Amino acid sequence: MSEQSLDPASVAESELATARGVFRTVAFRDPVDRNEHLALVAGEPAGADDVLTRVHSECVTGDVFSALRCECGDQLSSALDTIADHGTGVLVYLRGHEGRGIGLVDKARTIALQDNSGLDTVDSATALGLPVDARDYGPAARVLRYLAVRSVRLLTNNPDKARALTARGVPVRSRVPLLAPARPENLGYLTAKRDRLGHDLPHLREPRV
Ligand SMILES: Nc1nc2c(ncn2[C@@H]2O[C@H](COP(=O)(O)OP(=O)(O)OP(=O)(O)O)[C@@H](O)[C@H]2O)c(=O)[nH]1
Ligand SMILES: [Zn+2]
Repeated sequence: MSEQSLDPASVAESELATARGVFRTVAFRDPVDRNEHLALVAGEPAGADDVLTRVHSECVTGDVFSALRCECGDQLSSALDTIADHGTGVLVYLRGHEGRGIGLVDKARTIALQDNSGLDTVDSATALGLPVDARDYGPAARVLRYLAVRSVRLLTNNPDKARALTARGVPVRSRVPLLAPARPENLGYLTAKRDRLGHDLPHLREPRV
């Protein structure tokens, strides 16, 4: 459980007009990891169950620069479309999650190793003595509690993420697939996530290894 609450002095709310409409934004400094994170809120999820929610791990290369080797940018955009279309929901953008928690520099090291040696996303981290997934979902749980969200429908293909959020005290009532198109550039990454990390990616045509 993550009983700690956000400190109201470390939270600032405003409105953000976007191409998808106006979201309420909640910027907050997390009391535990000390990173500054951002939640985008559509509609009024306070007191609601089954709130459509995306907990998105920062990927500067994919989210900002449209890298094709992972599907983060596509997922971010499709999650925002889905939430905006639905009218109520939350997207929590977690900084400090870059590279599944190892940071940008070490992520770049793992990618260089993947490109040079053929190791996949799991073995490249292990070969460098890095954790495969060091993410903590406490900040997401704290902001969802701050928003008085009672339970969520989580947009993710990663069953471990749903379990980790539940372990942090946010009931995940269901998992909603967030399938990005498979492309030649991201096929290796998607396949490794399916075969090594247990992601549910039924749209991949290639057989399991
Ligand atoms: N260490 C490492 N991190 C990567 C690599 N490619 C992408 N990432 C990071 O992976 C994180 C996203 O995690 P993923 O495993 O792709 O997906 P997920 O968030 O667990 O699952 P979804 O909710 O379905 O998106 C982002 O923070 C990316 O920066 C890589 O090759 N190595
Ligand atoms: Zn990415």
